[in-house]
Amino acid sequence: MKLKIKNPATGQLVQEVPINTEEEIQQKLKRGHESFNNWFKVNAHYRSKLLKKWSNKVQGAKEEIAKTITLESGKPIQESLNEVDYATSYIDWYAEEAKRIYGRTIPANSESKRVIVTRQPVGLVAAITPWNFPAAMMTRKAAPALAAGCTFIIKPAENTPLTTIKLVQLAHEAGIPEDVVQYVNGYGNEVGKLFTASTYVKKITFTGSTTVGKLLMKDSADTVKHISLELGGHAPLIISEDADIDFAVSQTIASKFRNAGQTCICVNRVLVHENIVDEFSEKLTKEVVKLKVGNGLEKDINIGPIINEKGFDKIIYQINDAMQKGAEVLCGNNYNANRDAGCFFIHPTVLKNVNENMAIMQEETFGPVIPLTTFKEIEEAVEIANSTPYGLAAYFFTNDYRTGAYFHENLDFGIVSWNDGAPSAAHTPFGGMKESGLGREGGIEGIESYLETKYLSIGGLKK
Ligand SMILES: NC(=O)c1ccc[n+]([C@@H]2O[C@H](COP(=O)([O-])OP(=O)(O)OC[C@H]3O[C@@H](n4cnc5c(N)ncnc54)[C@H](O)[C@@H]3O)[C@@H](O)[C@H]2O)c1
Ligand SMILES: O=CCCC(=O)O
Repeated sequence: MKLKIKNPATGQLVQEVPINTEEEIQQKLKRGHESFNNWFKVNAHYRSKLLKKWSNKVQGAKEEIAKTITLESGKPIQESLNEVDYATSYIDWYAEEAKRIYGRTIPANSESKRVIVTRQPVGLVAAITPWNFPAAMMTRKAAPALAAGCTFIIKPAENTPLTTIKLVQLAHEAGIPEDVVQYVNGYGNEVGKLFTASTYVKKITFTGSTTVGKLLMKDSADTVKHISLELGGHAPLIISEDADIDFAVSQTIASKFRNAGQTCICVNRVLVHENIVDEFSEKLTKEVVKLKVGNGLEKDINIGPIINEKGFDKIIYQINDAMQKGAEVLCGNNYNANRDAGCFFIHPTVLKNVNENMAIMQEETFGPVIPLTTFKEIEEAVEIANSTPYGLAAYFFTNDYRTGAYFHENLDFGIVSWNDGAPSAAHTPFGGMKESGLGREGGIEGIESYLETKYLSIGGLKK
């Protein structure tokens, strides 16, 4: 059995990839578990060197990897090149953090005792990643795991395994042992069950939908695994009356149309102060109509295809639902779909007069649509922003420090971005509150969940 990897922009077959049998997966899990005892004893400076070598190899193959990302995920080639840099920034960051896994001493409550706290890697980590950032979601998990001394096995999304296969191959070429970093290919529900049931796996790390994240959490309970979840979002972007409108327009576009809106922290709803909504929507629409839609391998394309039919149908449903309930289309709402070939393009769409009864204000869109709604008071904006089960990213634009402080403190989101449409970076803690996830990836926090705390109590010492 094979996975057929198709280019979502053309429907053409890119490559076939064998699906691993259950037996093969169990063997790999066993090898990952057994190699842990050697890998975690390798000194941190050496692990760091291997990670740096891996990063250099990935950068050396940057063009090839970027092309693979575009071929399997559809994202415009410039975005894929950026993703390779973003992916290596996580390896570079954790190559440094490997050397900074510190313990501590605690003053004992007896003269004959000493108390020492050390950190140790959790063991074999199993990762499941999505199709929208096939390189960065892999390295954001693999790099801290390997830096901490864990061994690592990954199942990439069924439609984008090629990038992962290449990254793992480069890790081996860099000198990271074959059993220390491995991949398997197969269907999410089947491999997920093997990962969660395995007693070799000590931690599950997942990026994807909230539905699957909840399932993995339930299935991990029987063996009480560590778990990190980066799940769905429904990011609000709030524009205050005093904001710099031109800047807010450019940042809204930067956030919303990254990967054709198929990014978990993409703006999903824009809340504009009622006194500036006409000026903002006019300026926004003028810029949005300039964006070019097409095959990401072609020059100057800004918006690639929607990943699949399911994603496409959901976006179209949300646009139609909003229009039926009174939304006005300022631009877009046209699309090309070739269902036989499996190619789906949606032109960037701006909707005005959107309200909270519309599906687009409640459900994640994962597509190039901007719904605009208005508010009068900042308290009302916060109430609307916090009104979904999601809590991944929120954006606001204001030049008033009091308004900024209010938004920062009251928005229930793991990432709060003030006058900034692009907050993601390897040195920062990325992750969500509420049903958007558990744990953080990136920054000093990103290695924590790959480590156990061990406390040593030494007694009977000379007073
Ligand atoms: N928070 C983040 O960083 C982040 C990043 C990317 C995507 N996402 C979210 O993911 C969604 C879209 O991505 P998607 O369609 O790839 O999501 P998905 O959850 O269906 O798939 C993600 C991964 O999970 C696997 N999977 C599917 N069913 C599974 C199961 N029953 N058990 C175990 N694994 C399973 C898939 O094979 C894939 O590898 C959006 O909701 C988006 O917000 C979140
Ligand atoms: O969509 C998931 C990840 C996006 C990001 O890291 O900015």
